[in-house]
Amino acid sequence: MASSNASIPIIDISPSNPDAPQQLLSAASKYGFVFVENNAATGIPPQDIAKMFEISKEFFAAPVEVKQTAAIASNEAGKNLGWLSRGVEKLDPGTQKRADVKEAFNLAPPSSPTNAPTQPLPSPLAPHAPLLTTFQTSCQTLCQTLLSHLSAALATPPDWFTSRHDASLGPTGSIFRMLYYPALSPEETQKAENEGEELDLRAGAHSDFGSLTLLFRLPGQPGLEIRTAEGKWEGVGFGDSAGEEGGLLPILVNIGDLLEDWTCGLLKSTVHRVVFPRGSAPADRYSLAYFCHPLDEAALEAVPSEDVRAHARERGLGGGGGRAGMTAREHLMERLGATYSVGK
Ligand SMILES: O=C(O)CCC(=O)C(=O)O
Ligand SMILES: [Fe+2]
Repeated sequence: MASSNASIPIIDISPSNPDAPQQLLSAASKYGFVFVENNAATGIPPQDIAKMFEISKEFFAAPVEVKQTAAIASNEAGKNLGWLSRGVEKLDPGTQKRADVKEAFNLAPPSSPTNAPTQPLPSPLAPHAPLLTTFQTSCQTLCQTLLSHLSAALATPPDWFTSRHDASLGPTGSIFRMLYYPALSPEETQKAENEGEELDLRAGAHSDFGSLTLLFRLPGQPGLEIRTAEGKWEGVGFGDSAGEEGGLLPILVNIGDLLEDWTCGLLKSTVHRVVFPRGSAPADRYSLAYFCHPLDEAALEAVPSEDVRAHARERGLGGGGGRAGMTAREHLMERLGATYSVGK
């Protein structure tokens, strides 16, 4: 098993690696982040990932008026779906003075693996509806595979996690996001400096709200950092060296707050952020994120696992998880409310 610069392990989830569940659990408990080797077992063809990045670039390059037709604040798109212009989101509302320097497009899960997206798409995305559906469906399937592995490693009933993430049973908070972090122009940088602002953050420090996140990045577009157990910021590695070209990066998977809660902190929802790379020429950055959430009505309760119980005992917890008594949807609404400056 190899590892990245920040020591995040890379795991092969293909059937030829029977240790995958244990390796996944160990990385999720230690780092909260793990790379998954991008082979056929992920079910996400490399050409689909490449095409998704092309589509994303094309969309974000479109004129504002076009993107505005699907803006998050517009009534047609609904509150958390559609285009988010720069300046709307602050992932670290407690400490960030300036909003994240990014744009995003939020896409709701399709109602079935063969159906078109359930929200209106702006003109650059509309022709790609079939791929958008396929891509989201394969992301959800990969998340279910990873959740089965975690169940196996934690010795819970085998479908404990997957049944709570089965989108055919009801609405979930899952969301797919295309992210664009524009390079700042020299004028913008100068203006910020004149005003005494620190220009280091593209996305504020945060942990993810859901169960699991799949993150697709492009080589040579560094900036994603995790806060280590020692409180240091470290690059995730793989694709972090500017100038690195070609090749397919492993898929980065991270644990979100709900899995941390469900496991009484055994799995870690690690704080991370995106910074402007230091010492390199200004450049745009793109990423694709699939945030896997449970069914809205799933209760936040402790996972029935001896490992989780032992961990809770060690930490003097009652075994209910920090948000016991809440549903997944109540938790999500609380977090979204703190993050967005729209719709309030
Ligand atoms: O763009 C990235 O690399 C990370 C984005 C992220 O952490 C998020 O949107 O939650
Ligand atoms: Fe994140």
